[in-house]
Amino acid sequence: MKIALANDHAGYALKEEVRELLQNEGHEVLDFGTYDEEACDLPDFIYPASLAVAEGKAERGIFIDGVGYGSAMIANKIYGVSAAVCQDTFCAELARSHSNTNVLCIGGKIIGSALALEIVKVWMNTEFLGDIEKYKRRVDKVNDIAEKHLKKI
Ligand SMILES: O=C(CO)[C@H](O)[C@H](O)COP(=O)(O)O
Repeated sequence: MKIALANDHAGYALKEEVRELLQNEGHEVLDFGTYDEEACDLPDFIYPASLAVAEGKAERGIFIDGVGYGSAMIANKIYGVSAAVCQDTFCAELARSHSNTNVLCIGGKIIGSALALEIVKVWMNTEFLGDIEKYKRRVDKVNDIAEKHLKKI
């Protein structure tokens, strides 16, 4: 799969580990930066990476900052992006199987890298249970809200 990675200074170290994991598992990584730990502004990196997911240049995105929610706030403003913050593998599994997210947000300051890499593996390898009517119906309702309130790109 082609994966967009993006991060701020607080997510840089973990992003490097996530990139290595993804490449070792055969994925192609599009790295939108930032590329070091110098303080920066999260939207400058998450916005272009979110656009890449929305425009189909990447199938999914993994965004990493200090605690995760800032990345999710930005990503979820973009039509076609559905982002969840996950701090454990159960959340990561449901973020795919129930909610069909295409962006995973994690916080480099709040979970260790061993857990973060497990979260990435579970999220990457879990399919959406779209053949179960209640999950499809709920995701369709979320998408209907986006149709009404987010600008299509
Ligand atoms: O977690 C974050 C957003 O969700 C950011 O990484 C955090 O706000 C950065 O803060 P600072 O500039 O003080 O390092």
